Parts: sequence; structure tokens; C-alpha cells
Amino acid sequence: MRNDRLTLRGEHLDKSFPPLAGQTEGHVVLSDLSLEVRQGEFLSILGKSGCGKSTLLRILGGFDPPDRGKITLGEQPVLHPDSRMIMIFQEPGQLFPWMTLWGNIVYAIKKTARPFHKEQAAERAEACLSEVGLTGYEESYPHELSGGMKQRAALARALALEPLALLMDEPFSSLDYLTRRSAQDTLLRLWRERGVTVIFVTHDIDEALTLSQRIAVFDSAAHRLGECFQNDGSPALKGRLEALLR
Ligand SMILES: Nc1ncnc2c1ncn2[C@@H]1O[C@H](COP(=O)(O)OP(=O)(O)OP(=O)(O)O)[C@@H](O)[C@H]1O
Repeated sequence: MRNDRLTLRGEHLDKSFPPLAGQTEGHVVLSDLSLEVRQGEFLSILGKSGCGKSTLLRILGGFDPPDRGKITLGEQPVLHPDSRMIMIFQEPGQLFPWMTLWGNIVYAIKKTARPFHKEQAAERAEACLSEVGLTGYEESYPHELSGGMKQRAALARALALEPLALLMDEPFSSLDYLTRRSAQDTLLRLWRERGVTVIFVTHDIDEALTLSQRIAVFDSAAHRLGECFQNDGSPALKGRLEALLR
């Protein structure tokens, strides 16, 4: 159910990096960037490689501070990472390799649930693994899972924390076509059922058109989000997005 009180806002965000080795000038990545994503909305951010999409997600998730501007989730400022917003990255390396799948998920719940009830945590872990189709792999270690299974496991672990928002940074780009389609279907089903907000970074126009309600295009020259479209899935929109990313 939509709850506009939990809107995620980034306001007037600036971010620059100091000069890289061998360069003299610093690097402006975000400049006066603002965005607003309502609770339960699915927004994709499309942009060319290196334009600043990951930097924006990391700032929204509280992993890096902006140089200027502020992030709020509902009324509360986002100053550091917490379990309200979970990031899922491109490389499925977010699971502890020395723990089983079960151990990974229960550990995540343990870190965030206050108070922690063992039985409730087990129920939640079981439900989340089932939701992503990984029942039966509880005792598997991450290295025993395929890339697609690892990404579904990362999704299960994220959902076990009952976040308000998922910040996803090209999470399926390393998967083959069929595995990717299956992971997209899982994500869409969970998004519909859970009402979680999703911000999904991708450079794949078809993926953005398949998944999102709204698509924002990163304007590399201005270092902020440019045009934003309601996704009607039309060939005209696809053509427009292709032209903007050319
Ligand atoms: N910690 C850092 N220090 C210096 N420069 C950085 C740092 N992080 C990112 N950058 C620079 O900021 C710019 C934007 O990087 P970012 O990873 O956000 O782009 P992106 O749009 O996600 O790229 P891609 O689609 O290739 O993943 C790049 O030029 C990158 O070199």
C-alpha cells in the first residue's frame, strides 16, 4: 500500500571527488541533484557508464555523505546506512562466504531485529528463502550457489530485514539472459507483494522498461537527473530513451 509519508528525498545533492592520480582537476559527479521517490514506487535510473549512478545510490543509502544537500526518508534524515534501505550490488559478494545461506540470513535479522526472537527469525528466514525459490539450499555455502542464486539469496537477505526501500545497483547485469529474466520476475513479484520502494540503477533500456513505473535519465553534462518518464512500455518511449543515451 502506498504511504506518501515515507517518501525518499534527495535535495540539492552535490558530490565531487579529488583528482585521480596523474590528474590535476577534481571530478564533479553530482551537482544540485534532487529526486523524490514515493513509498512503493519502482524507479529506474538510466545513464551512461561513469555518469554517477552508483555514487548517487551510495549517497541515498547513507554509505557516503554528499558534499552538500540532504537525504530524508519520511521525516527522518539518512545519515548512515541502516536497515530501512538495503543496497544490492552488481557483484553477488554480499554474503559471508564462511556462513551457510541460512546463517547469512539469520545473522542479518539478528543484527537488526530488536528484540531478537530465535523462532520468529527462523520463520522469517524460511519465508524469505521460499519467496525467492531457494528452499532446500539452507545449508549451502555461497560458493556452492550459481550467480543467479547468489543474487536471489542477496534479495532474500535484504527482504528478511523488512526494508522500506531497496537500492539496486545493476544487480542482474552479470547474469545470463534466462537467469536475468527469472531474477527480474522474482523482483517484480516481491515488489508487488511487499510494497517496498525500489530504486534500480541500470544502463539497459529494456530492463528499465520491463521493470519500472518511472524511468529517470541521468544527464551526464549537468551531473543530475534529467528527463523523467512514466513508463508506458511504448516503442516511442524506448526510442526516446535510446536517443537520450546515445
Ligand atoms: N571514491 C572515488 N574516488 C574518486 N573518484 C570516484 C570515486 N567513486 C567514483 N568516482 C568517479 O565518479 C564517477 C562516477 O562513478 P560511478 O561509479 O558513480 O558511475 P556509474 O554511473 O555508476 O558508472 P557505471 O555505470 O560504469 O557503473 C566516475 O568518473 C568515477 O571514476
